[in-house]
Amino acid sequence: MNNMEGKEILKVDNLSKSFGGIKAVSDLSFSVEGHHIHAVIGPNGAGKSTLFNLITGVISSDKGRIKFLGEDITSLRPDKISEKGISRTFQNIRLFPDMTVFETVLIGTYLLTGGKILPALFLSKEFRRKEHLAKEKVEDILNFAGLWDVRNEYAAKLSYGNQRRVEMARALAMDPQLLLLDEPTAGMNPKETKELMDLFSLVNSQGITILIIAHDMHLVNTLSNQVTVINFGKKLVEGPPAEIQRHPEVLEAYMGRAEANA
Ligand SMILES: Nc1ncnc2c1ncn2[C@@H]1O[C@H](COP(=O)(O)OP(=O)(O)OP(=O)(O)O)[C@@H](O)[C@H]1O
Repeated sequence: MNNMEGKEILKVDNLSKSFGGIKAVSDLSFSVEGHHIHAVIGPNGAGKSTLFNLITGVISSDKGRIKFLGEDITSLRPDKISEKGISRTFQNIRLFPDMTVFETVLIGTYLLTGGKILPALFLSKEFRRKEHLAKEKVEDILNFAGLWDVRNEYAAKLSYGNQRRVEMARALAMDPQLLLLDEPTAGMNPKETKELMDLFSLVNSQGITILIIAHDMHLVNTLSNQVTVINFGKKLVEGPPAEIQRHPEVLEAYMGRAEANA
């Protein structure tokens, strides 16, 4: 358990990113508090995934700063950012077709084993020790994520809900302090959604801060401490879920004019 409770873990300052003439993220600023589940919501095309790509270093910003644990990570490479303690899952599940669940999660631990292939050739004592630790860690994570029984199955052949678990387990294997989840329950049935929500709570109870993009307002209301609403790449409003829901601009932009007028 880390000691980030009540402290600012992530700070996004005046972040901007355009694609051609489209301002995907525009002068966006917000902070995420440690141990929180912080939701980012907004209509399709609002800039949510672009924001995640900027935070994880997949794309570089045009302007602005991102600080993680007080350190400027704005221009770091994605692997350096994950080493610092930020892991993510993707909107579209990305799993290797020929890997078992165990192997997929083991990949996530490459940081623990130093990420080097070469020592494996020499099978040094140190490498074997790290590999043993990594495998033990994977076993713990698989149990934690409810994936132990399917550990030897091909990850990409599992049910949609279990594939999401594998993605999350792989992200957890990288020892994140901040976990970014991009629409993790999209396309799930109510049972899978509920089970995943329970898993998010469990992960969060271990002291891991979660930044989550979600469309499901039940999930947002049930899980999140804080919500940032974005539209056209800009912050529209921010606050606890009960507060933002009453905001007329949110009703208008996010839930549609009909509900705003209801
Ligand atoms: N690589 C890209 N090249 C060009 N335009 C892009 C690119 N990535 C995103 N955009 C555009 O930037 C805007 C924001 O897209 P983004 O995917 O971040 O929105 P979003 O809020 O995640 O949407 P959704 O809820 O549909 O996933 C959109 O207009 C999108 O078309």
